[in-house]
Formats: sequence, structure tokens, C-alpha cells
Amino acid sequence: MRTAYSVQTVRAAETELMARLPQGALMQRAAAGLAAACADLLGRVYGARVVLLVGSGDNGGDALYAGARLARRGAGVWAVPLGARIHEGGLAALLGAGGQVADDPFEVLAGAELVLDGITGIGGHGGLRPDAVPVARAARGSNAVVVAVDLPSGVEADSGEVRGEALRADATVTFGTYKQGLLIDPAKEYAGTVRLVGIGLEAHLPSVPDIEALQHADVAQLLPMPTGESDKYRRGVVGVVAGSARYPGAAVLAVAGALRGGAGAVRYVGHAAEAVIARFPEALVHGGPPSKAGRVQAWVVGPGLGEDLDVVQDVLDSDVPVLVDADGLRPLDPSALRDRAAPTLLTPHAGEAAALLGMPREEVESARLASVRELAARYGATVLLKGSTTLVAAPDEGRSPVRVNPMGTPWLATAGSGDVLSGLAGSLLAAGLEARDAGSVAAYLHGLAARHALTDGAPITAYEVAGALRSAWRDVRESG
Ligand SMILES: NC(=O)C1=CN([C@@H]2O[C@H](COP(=O)(O)OP(=O)(O)OC[C@H]3O[C@@H](n4cnc5c(N)ncnc54)[C@H](OP(=O)(O)O)[C@@H]3O)[C@@H](O)[C@H]2O)[C@@H](O)CC1
Ligand SMILES: Nc1ncnc2c1ncn2[C@@H]1O[C@H](COP(=O)(O)OP(=O)(O)O)[C@@H](O)[C@H]1O
Ligand SMILES: [K+]
Repeated sequence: MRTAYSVQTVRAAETELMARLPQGALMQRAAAGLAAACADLLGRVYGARVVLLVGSGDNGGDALYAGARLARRGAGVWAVPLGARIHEGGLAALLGAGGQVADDPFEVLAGAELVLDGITGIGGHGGLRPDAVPVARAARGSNAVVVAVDLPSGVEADSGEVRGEALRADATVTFGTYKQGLLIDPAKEYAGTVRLVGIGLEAHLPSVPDIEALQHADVAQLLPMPTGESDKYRRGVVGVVAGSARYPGAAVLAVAGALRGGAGAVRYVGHAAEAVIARFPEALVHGGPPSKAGRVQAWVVGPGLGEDLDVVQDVLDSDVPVLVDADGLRPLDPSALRDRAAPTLLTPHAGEAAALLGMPREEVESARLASVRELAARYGATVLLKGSTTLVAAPDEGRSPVRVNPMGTPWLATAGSGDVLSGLAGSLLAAGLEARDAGSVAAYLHGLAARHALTDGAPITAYEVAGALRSAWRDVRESG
């Protein structure tokens, strides 16, 4: 599991730790780890040309002290001050070690092998300021390897937003813990390869992180596996209520996902039975209401239903876990959902989430983490918010971390891929996973399947993603 903490939590832990250490010790630990990582990247420090982009805060201080360490080992190091202030101790250390302040930032950047981006870290907001923009562009346009100190400058540490321009790094050296933005797009994409340097903060962080991301081994542990005692009912039956005369494809795609989620059987209920059976003879189909379709261990309701929404209530009246997606999200009543005894999993995209929260879509897009938490609290349901970084939150007032999906790919932004995801997650629910696990494992496998389907670099269809779920499953099992 990869875990991350909010800036507020990091600062609280830092305060606790600093109270026990001599002044400046923490920054020295950070700088030592940073300099070691830079030395690894450079291969040869002696004679290397290093440029430090230095903002007004401690992030700049880290860069200056790391630069001093590299200068002592024989690198040529130039600082480019970019703030109204500069970390005085760090600057003195750099100058004392033989480093210099650059006369012309663009000239030193043109010859640099390594650029340390210390403009802003967890104290930065609102993208790079105008005077830093041309310098950051010159750094990116040079042949140098760009290493971000703690975080790429210009990104929001907590939300992962990039509100203006940010400096794209080849690698990021982060201190003490991952920051939330390092796991959430678009900031995540700016970070390059992330290296975590221990500075003793770990012991002062709460045991439950603010957010976490599954990795292969975690997913492998959660996958439902049949045993000698299994039969198709014990493996779980998932009911899929999806599709309509107008949108039969949604039913086919949701069933395709459900068949690859590990449940023992898929029961389809709705008006697209012919289309479903034509593709999947193994599906059980039923034309009446869901409540009369026979026993299931979990329901999926919503994809492609169009206006035929009475079935949503029928399914919610059941006493089994229910996943609600797409059209099914329209008639939801928060208080009725909160009263359900069995778990409910909602899987909106940003537009649907905005409608559920009664706010503009842009507000959800710009505060995805806050939005998914708010939705889970308001509806008393686990919520999987789809999009560039899929997030899954449980309705437990922050007792469990929000799961961030590390496996997405923008190629998934193709019609019908959400239907595959809902079938898949519903199948995992029927197989007995908790709602937060079912949602996050489904998002992981879905993203991984898309990557597998993408082998030749050409666009993929939702149906192909469903087809690649088997190889995603295998990939996770083999390395888990
Ligand atoms: N916490 C820890 O455990 C440890 C923390 N450590 C390090 O400290 C870093 C945090 O340092 P920090 O608090 O001084 O904040 P930091 O990110 O340097 O920003 C400072 C100032 O920048 C400015 N500014 C704001 N936005 C801006 C923008 N868009 N573009 C340009 N400037 C902008 C704004 O000042 P202003 O100019 O508005 O007066 C703001 O106050 C952390 O990331 C890590 O590297 C390690 O040393 C050890 C362990
Ligand atoms: N930019 C993106 N990057 C990664 N994944 C994305 C992006 N945009 C959409 N997705 C994923 O694609 C799927 C689209 O689902 P959805 O919006 O329900 O579409 P549909 O209704 O056509 O099936 C979701 O799994 C979502 O997380
Ligand atoms: K930085």
C-alpha cells in the first residue's frame, strides 16, 4: 500500500518532531537525502553542473543545503533566487561550499546537467508566479535532469490540482511521507519517479493515512478465489439491472465486466436480454422486476436505464449490497440511502457527482477529494468518483483513508468503459468484498486491463477493456 498525508497532518508531525531535535536538524536530514538522490542520478558529482531554483521558503532551503553538499563534492553549483526572500542559512552554506548565485539564470540553465526545483513545496499555492515561469520553462527546455524538491513547484500539495503553470520533473525526492498530490492527477504526472527519503517523521504520523493507493500485492490479496468448497452460489451471484431498448449496449458491457469479477454467476434483469444472451450465453436472464428475479448477493443498477427508473428503488429495497451507477444515480434520496442496512456503492463521474451535490461540475473537478468525502458523508454510501484519478471514499467520517486509483489511463475515457467498471465492481461485491475494496480493486483492474489492451498504442474500446480483464487479473496474481 502506498500512503499519503495532508499538509496539515505533515506540519503537525513536523512540529512534534522538531521539538525533539536541534534547530535545523530536520532540514539537514532532508538535504542529505536529496543530495544522495541527486548523486545517484548524476552518477559522477565531481565536475557536474547543477542549478538550484530557489523560492522564498524552506523548500528553497532544502535545495540550497543539498546544493552545498554537492558543491563540497566538487560539483559546480549555481543558485537562481526566485522569491522576495531566500533561506539565509542555506545560502551561506552554499556560498561557503564554493557555490555561487547565478548572474544570468538562462546562461547557467543552458549548460546544466541537473536542476533542483526548490521554488515551492508544501507551502506553495496557485501555480508558478510570473517571474518563475520563463526560468522554469528554460529548465524544462534544457538537457538537464529536473529533480523536484518534495513536490513539483506549482502543484497543490493536497488536492493534486495544477492551477497555473507547474514545473514538470523527471524525478521527485519527497520527505517523510508521500504528499497527497503525489498520488493524484494532474500533479502526479508532474512528479516523474518519486523517491521517498526518511527523515524520522514516520513515527509522528497518525497510523491511519489520509489517502492510500493499492499496489499489485494488495489487490492480489483482495481478489476472490474459489476453493474446494465453492459452488457458483457460494462464489456469489451478481444481479445486473442495466440497458434499455434505447441503450442495449450498456447491458452487454456491464455484464461483460460482471463476468470477469469473480462472482459465480451473473443474473441480468432488463430489456436487453436478447443482446446480452447473444454475446454471453452464460448469463442468466430475467424479464420481470429485480425483486422477482431470484436471489443475488449484490446488485448493479443504472447503466443505460434511460427513463425506466422504478427498478432503482426495487433494488435499493433489497437487503444486499447495491452498486448504483449512471442513470440510476438520478433518483437517489440521501436519507433513504443512509437508512439502508446493507452497503451501497455509488459510482458517479464528475458530472453526476455535481448533480448529486447540487454544485457546478467545475467545482467537483477542482476539489475531487473534498467532493468524494462530502458525497460519502451526505449519502451514507461508499462513493467511487470516476475520472482522471478515481477516488473511493467510505461513509465513516474519515476513519478509513480515501483510496486513490494509481492504475488509470486517459484511454479509458471512451464510451461504455464506465459500464464495464460497474459490472466488475458489482461482481466483486457479490463475491464478498467490502464496498471500498470492491470499488478500488475494480478501478485498479479496469485501469490495468486498459493498459494491457493498449499494447499496440491504438485506441481501445470498452468491450476490449472487458476482454483484457483476464490478463489484468493474471498480471496481479503473478506478481502478488
Ligand atoms: N514539513 C516537513 O516535515 C519538512 C519540510 N521541509 C521542507 O519545507 C518545505 C515547506 O516549506 P515552507 O513551509 O517554507 O513552504 P514552501 O513550499 O517553501 O513555500 C514557501 C513560500 O513560497 C511562497 N509561495 C507560495 N506560493 C508560491 C508560488 N506559487 N510561487 C512562488 N512562491 C510561492 C510563499 O511565500 P510568499 O512569497 O507568499 O511570502 C510561501 O510562504 C517542504 O515542502 C519541504 O521541502 C524539509 O526541510 C524538512 C521537513
Ligand atoms: N482522463 C481520464 N483518465 C483516466 N481515466 C478516465 C479519464 N476519463 C475517464 N476515465 C475513466 O473512464 C471511465 C468512464 O466512465 P463513464 O464516465 O461512466 O463513461 P461511460 O458512461 O461512457 O461508461 C471511468 O472508469 C473513468 O474513471
Ligand atoms: K519543489
